[in-house]
Amino acid sequence: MTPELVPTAAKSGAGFTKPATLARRAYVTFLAGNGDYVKGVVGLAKGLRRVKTAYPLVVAVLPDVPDEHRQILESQGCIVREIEPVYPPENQTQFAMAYYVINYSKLRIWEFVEYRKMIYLDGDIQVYENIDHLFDLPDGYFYAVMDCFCEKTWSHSPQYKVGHCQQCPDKVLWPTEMGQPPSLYFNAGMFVFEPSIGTYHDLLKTLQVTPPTPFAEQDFLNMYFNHIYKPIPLTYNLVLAMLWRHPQNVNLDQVKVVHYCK
Ligand SMILES: O=c1ccn([C@@H]2O[C@H](COP(=O)(O)OP(=O)(O)O)[C@@H](O)[C@H]2O)c(=O)[nH]1
Ligand SMILES: OC[C@H]1O[C@H](O[C@@H]2[C@@H](O)[C@H](O)[C@@H](O)[C@H](O)[C@@H]2O)[C@H](O)[C@@H](O)[C@H]1O
Repeated sequence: MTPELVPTAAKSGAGFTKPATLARRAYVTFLAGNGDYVKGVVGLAKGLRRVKTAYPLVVAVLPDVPDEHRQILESQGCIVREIEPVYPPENQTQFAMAYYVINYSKLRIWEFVEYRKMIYLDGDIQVYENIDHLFDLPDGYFYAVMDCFCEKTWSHSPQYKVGHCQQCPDKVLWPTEMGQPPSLYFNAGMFVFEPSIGTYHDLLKTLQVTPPTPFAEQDFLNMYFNHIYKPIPLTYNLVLAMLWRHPQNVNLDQVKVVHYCK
């Protein structure tokens, strides 16, 4: 089943996108620790500037990001916003990667209500073509690219065990004896969303009663936004593994965003 892809965004108003200053739009990324991820965020800032985006890049930093790194980001024109960590409820869950636990802190970006619409990008993402038009997508939905279940990081999942992947759903059909096939599932390294205090508080409240799962906040966001999730083409978040897992789905000439997942 090929999911309905979001039609090209119609320009707002009389066919013109509102001037950037009036549109309260921004890109946002997340940075934790004093390691090398800051280099990824600098690269992201440079890439957005190179493609002449009309909007700023906000960097949500945990308290452990050193001042020196914050100054580097500000020198790159980034808006640095300190956030407090968000932790899931105590649980014995084995995350697919132990450090995923800090990725729940991404949820703080729903509190950035000075912006009406934001595009979240992981720090290990590079933007090669302008994607500002994604801000014109219709409000009220959560837009992101579908993920792939074929990497070993998914070995805990029933999809991996039966060899079913949403990127090629007809290759290995979901076994009927396993009930309904899983909902479409997005990669949380890139998404278009609308900050909202109500949603922010409900996300945190819901998190405290939701047992953590291997893909941490990515699983949680998929569960929470399942009812308004709209897939967008993988040109907006090409997870590298797609090149060797599903090359038939990749048209490199059209790729605008590359996600250098480990
Ligand atoms: O120690 C860390 C781990 C993660 N991140 C941020 O969280 C994002 C998601 O983590 P990661 O890229 O490792 O996830 P992947 O997409 O590779 O699974 C990164 O891109 C960074 O923006 C960070 O700043 N410091
Ligand atoms: O905390 C969970 C993370 O889950 C996602 O990364 C995964 C996912 O892409 C898998 O499909 C890959 O197999 C895996 O390598 C990769 O790490 C997001 O990119 C990241 O931002 C973050 O949400």
